[in-house]
Amino acid sequence: MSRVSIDNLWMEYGDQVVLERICLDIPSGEFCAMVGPSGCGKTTLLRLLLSMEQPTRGSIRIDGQPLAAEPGPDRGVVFQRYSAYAHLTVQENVVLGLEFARAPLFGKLWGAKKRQALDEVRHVIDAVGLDQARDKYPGELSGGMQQRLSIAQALVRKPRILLMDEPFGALDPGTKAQMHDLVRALWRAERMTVFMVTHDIKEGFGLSTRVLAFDKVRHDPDAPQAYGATITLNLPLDDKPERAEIVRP
Ligand SMILES: Nc1ncnc2c1ncn2[C@@H]1O[C@H](COP(=O)(O)OP(=O)(O)OP(=O)(O)O)[C@@H](O)[C@H]1O
Repeated sequence: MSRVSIDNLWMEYGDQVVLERICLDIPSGEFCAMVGPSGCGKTTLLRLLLSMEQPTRGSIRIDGQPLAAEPGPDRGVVFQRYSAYAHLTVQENVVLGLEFARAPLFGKLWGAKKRQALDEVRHVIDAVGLDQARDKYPGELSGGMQQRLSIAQALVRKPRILLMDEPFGALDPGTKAQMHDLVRALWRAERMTVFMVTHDIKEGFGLSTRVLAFDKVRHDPDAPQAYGATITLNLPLDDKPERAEIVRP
């Protein structure tokens, strides 16, 4: 279970209000697409959900519990830019995620624990379709394969919540379509709650169960930083569009 509840969240950097009055209640297992103009704070909200930053005001809860202050294995992340070590193979890169989680002091597992980790890693590498490439280095992979590796790195720790920041933005249309199928299948199999930032509206509507649109509803021409973006549309795609919650200025 991983219900995400956000209560009156604000995020400010100095005198710049980036996000204001964010209220959300996302049932466990939803796939949320986050859309909105550049700079309106979508990545900032992902960083808050990861505990990479703390909100200025308001709270985030998962299943009723306040979010842990530090990033944890319950939340995985996939960025647009790949985050693999160039000198490690696909398998070694994925193992590393488990080693850091399970042996935080030395970052290394041995014996039975290492064998168990390798089993889990093999399973994830197969699931993302990189079984033929497990001994290759990131530099030897295509863009789509590198993105599969990023997804494997996030999934190996079995996150309850998967956060993705424009994960397919750099991929060609064919590879993108393949990655959409893969992510939908993994989401269904793992029953994660997913938040995905995208600039591609078609992708957002095609993949998700809910679209969240961000924008500013208040403007001060003399002080453009005074107001932040909020959620202007919270649209569950199973429901009819006219039932969407629309915030007006
Ligand atoms: N660490 C930081 N310190 C100061 N300002 C920041 C910081 N991080 C983000 N910002 C500002 O917050 C605003 C929102 O940035 P954010 O990256 O969340 O937007 P975004 O909606 O994800 O944009 P894009 O769609 O272009 O990726 C921007 O004005 C940015 O400059």
